[in-house]
Amino acid sequence: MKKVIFVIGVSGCGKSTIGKLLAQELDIPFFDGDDFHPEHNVTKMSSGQALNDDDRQGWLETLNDLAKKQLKENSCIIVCSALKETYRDTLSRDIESKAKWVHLSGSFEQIFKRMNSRSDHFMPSELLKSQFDILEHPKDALQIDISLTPENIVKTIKNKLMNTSEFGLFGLGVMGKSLCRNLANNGFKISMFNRHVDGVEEHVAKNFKAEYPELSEASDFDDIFAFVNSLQQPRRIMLMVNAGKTIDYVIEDLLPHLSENDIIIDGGNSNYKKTKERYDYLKSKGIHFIGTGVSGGEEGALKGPSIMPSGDKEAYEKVAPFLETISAKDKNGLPCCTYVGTEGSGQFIKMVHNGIEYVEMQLLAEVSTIIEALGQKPDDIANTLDGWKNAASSYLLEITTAIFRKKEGDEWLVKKILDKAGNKGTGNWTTIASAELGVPSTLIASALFSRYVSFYKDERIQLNKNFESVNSSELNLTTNDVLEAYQFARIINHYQGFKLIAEASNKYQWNLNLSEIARIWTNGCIIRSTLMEELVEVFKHTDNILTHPQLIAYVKQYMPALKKVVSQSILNDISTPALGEAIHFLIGITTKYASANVIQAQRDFFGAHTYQRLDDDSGKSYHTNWN
Ligand SMILES: NC(=O)C1=CN([C@@H]2O[C@H](COP(=O)(O)OP(=O)(O)OC[C@H]3O[C@@H](n4cnc5c(N)ncnc54)[C@H](OP(=O)(O)O)[C@@H]3O)[C@@H](O)[C@H]2O)C=CC1
Ligand SMILES: O=C(CO)[C@H](O)[C@H](O)COP(=O)(O)O
Repeated sequence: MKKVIFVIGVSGCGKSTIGKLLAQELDIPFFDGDDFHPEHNVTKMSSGQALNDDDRQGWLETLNDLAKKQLKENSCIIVCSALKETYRDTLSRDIESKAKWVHLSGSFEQIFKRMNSRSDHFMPSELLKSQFDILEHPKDALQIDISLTPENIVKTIKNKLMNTSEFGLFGLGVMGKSLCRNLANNGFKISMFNRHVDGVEEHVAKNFKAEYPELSEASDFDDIFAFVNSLQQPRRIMLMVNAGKTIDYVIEDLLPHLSENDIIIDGGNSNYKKTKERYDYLKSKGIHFIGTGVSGGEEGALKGPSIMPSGDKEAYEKVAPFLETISAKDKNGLPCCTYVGTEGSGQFIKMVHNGIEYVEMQLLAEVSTIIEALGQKPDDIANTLDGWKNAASSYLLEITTAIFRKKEGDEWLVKKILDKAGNKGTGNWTTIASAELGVPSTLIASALFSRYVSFYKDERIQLNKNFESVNSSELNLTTNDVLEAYQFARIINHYQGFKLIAEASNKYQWNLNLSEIARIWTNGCIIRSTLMEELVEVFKHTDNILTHPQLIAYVKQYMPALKKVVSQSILNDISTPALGEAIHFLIGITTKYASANVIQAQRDFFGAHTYQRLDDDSGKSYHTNWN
């Protein structure tokens, strides 16, 4: 990858000498920042006055422009004092991931002595003290001790900078492999690790590297020590391994080899509560931990996923250039990757993303079953779904259309697939989180339990004999009715999912930005859709989409169709739990006087749990002796 190596340090530390030698060794252009000072800066310094921030600003911007221009052609070396963090920010603006820092450090006495022996420089040595006064030690720079010989310094820099990787990927399964290729395609120098298991997992990283030309510059490992040592510090290591205990095992394997301030990123579907525990644990060891949702599946991870990182903002900034570069881009070209919030908030929203995903999938399964009952064959169903893409475009609609077209020989593949839906836990956790937070995510629970029902295949077959249906009703529906029912349920699904996020944000004080979350879900992820694009704007005005005029209009428009589709489906023994739950929920959430009075009376009857009265708004509790 092309890079700009900034050789930095106070005046007299040897930047120009080392920069030139390094440029010769690497055969790349060399630029001395001092040559780019405007006239008035040179005059000021020559007259013994120190430069202030205003004097430096234009000069730093000139060097930043130079770096960006050079990067279009080649790597280069720029030497410049860059004493403050803000100066380094200006120098590396828009090229953060390509800027590498080498800090030549020595003591005041050592450098003062050197400067006094120089006669050809316009910087009087008296100004050295002012430079030490403002020096903010760069945390991310390669620190080089200037007492080494210039040859040794150059050798060390070359070894540490050019032969090491910027980013490590641990776990070369489905997602890990795609992310590695994505990183490499974007010009990052990466190290890849997969464990070695005798006779089962051997040379995984090596074989993977050999398979793809874009990985020619990547380093492959099956030894953890060598993998960790191949990385530049602070190390950035992304884990793409199975969620659960595996993450803890891997952390323990890595820990002995890590140094303070290294960063571990967990990109798996980990439980957000475990992420918080791991964050605290690693913090106590001086290691940063970022929990991030990644969505897009195998293809998304390769071409650009949606990425949802959380943890320390400061640590995020250090991995942002990598994650934002490899992520999908929204319609305005912005990365579908944003700092979500503290703790495990990134993995919380990924979990809810999956909950919404479960419902979107379930709805498509239900509507295609209804369309099939209307007499359509799989390719007709595909055509019908294809016809919906203007009104209800989404990635899941697109792949479901393709699924209904797929044939194996003369037969439709979809009809040959066993009707038992699996799951890996995120729908389960979303339902648990909803229950814990007291949020009625009824569609997510319904989609989850539908998968569980599907799993009882043998019992379904057995019970079918006992309750064989006699279809007495004609399915009097149009495909447009089904489309409108589907659109209605999708709005309720998104209402419930974002409501859950909003409640968690309040409870855990995450201060999440719903519009920004919707934005990073407009591309790269599994639930990307035109509805999600609309929600980006909607959430700029309200956290509750059912209060937004446009969404209210949609719901009112589609409601008659949903009622018709659900009732006719039930009359025809077609199971539509998610569609049904959508209308139940809307009726429930818009009912002024619900049936909960009866529940309260029952609770008071058997358990003296008390109740409040409509004719007393003081909040007083009443108990009745019901017998
Ligand atoms: N697949 C998908 O569409 C998506 C998956 N995710 C999440 O990403 C994570 C990875 O998923 P995916 O790539 O599909 O999973 P895979 O099963 O394809 O890969 C799992 C990886 O973890 C490694 N691993 C397992 N156990 C250990 C262990 N004890 N020590 C070291 N390495 C281990 C495996 O190594 P080995 O090959 O040696 O077994 C393999 O490299 C999961 O959390 C998943 O939920 C997130 C979004 C989408
Ligand atoms: O995170 C994902 C997609 O966003 C993974 O594919 C996940 O495995 C999907 O969940 P499940 O396996 O439970 O259907």
